[in-house]
Amino acid sequence: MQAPRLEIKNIVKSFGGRRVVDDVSLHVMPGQVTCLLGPSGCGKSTTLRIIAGVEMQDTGTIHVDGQLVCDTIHRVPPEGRSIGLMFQDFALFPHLSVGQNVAFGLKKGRDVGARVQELLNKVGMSRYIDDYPHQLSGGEQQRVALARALAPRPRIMLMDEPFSGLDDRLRDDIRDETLEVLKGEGTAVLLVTHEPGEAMRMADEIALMRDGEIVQQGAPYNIYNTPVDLKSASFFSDINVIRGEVKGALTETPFGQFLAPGVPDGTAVDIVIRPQHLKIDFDRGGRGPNPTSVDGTAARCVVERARFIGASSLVEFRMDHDGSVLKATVPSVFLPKPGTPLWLMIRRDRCFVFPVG
Ligand SMILES: Nc1ncnc2c1ncn2[C@@H]1O[C@H](COP(=O)(O)OP(=O)(O)OP(=O)(O)O)[C@@H](O)[C@H]1O
Repeated sequence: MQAPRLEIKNIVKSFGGRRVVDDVSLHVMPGQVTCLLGPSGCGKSTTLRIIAGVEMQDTGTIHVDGQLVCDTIHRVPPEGRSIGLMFQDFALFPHLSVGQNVAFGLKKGRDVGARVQELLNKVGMSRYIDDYPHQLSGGEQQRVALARALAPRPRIMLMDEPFSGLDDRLRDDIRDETLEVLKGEGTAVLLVTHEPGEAMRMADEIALMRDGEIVQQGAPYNIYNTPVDLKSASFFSDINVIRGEVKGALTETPFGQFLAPGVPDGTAVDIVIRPQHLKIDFDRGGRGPNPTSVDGTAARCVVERARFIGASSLVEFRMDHDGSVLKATVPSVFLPKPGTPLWLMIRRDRCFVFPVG
């Protein structure tokens, strides 16, 4: 079996007695993009700096293509690790032209010109080869920075929020282009971001980080659809939470019964559902739809507020049974008036049940 391009095992790093990176392990295969995703301050950048070799871990190992690069005794210096870096503020050299910037990390030789041309072609910047960074837009500078980072053919590319300086539309384009170039080069990419949307767009695999630990790791689809806990679910979208208590492995709620296998009697649980997965039905003279095994029992509510937000509308409902407010996103053609009575159902295949605490 092929060795991972990058493998870190049990990395620990403390600052002032606080574990900022707490037993982090992950691997990235060649041509794969892994996103280290988590809120600000959770330890993502420190992990990246340790891999790059500019910070030293307290314990743990780093291997590249099966070879030990760093443990607590051996330490290959940053420049010997075949790692490319791209950071948001990793500026181009202002006094060098585009071509000279891309050539900067290459050993002098006959093929330098060809490699610079090849990369500038790939990022669509070859006609700017003699321009200087100040003559380029932010997006163009980012493309050149990518070409420069890739020029020495690094085996691994570490990227720390590389697109956050760009405006929204441009960012989407540059992300997609960058991904194509990186895949084409077969580089293993570890990308740090605090934006779930960016991670889901870019990653083959997401490592979700919180308080220094990786709490869940997997393909974007799996992380989004099978979160390990309430915090992981809420990191990706707004959520609705319905509190219940377990009795006989079931939780009784106004939306019907929910399975809570293996959860002891008396345990409080949160039933979690994303706003796009609530099912809405019309009021039929004070009655709602009949219960089904997939949708459970409908609970009555009235529309509190409905807002048009483009491709969808965001509707807030006040529940009759306890006055709580639940949120649903619906196709934007559906914009009910405040005060309209409706019925809500919770799809069993779309909700998560987590013990509280
Ligand atoms: N050299 C240092 N000395 C002391 N504390 C540090 C040092 N570097 C990082 N920290 C602390 O470690 C924690 C994690 O920082 P880190 O930059 O790794 O987080 P992050 O997840 O990348 O956050 P952000 O996205 O905001 O950069 C923070 O609380 C930070 O203040």
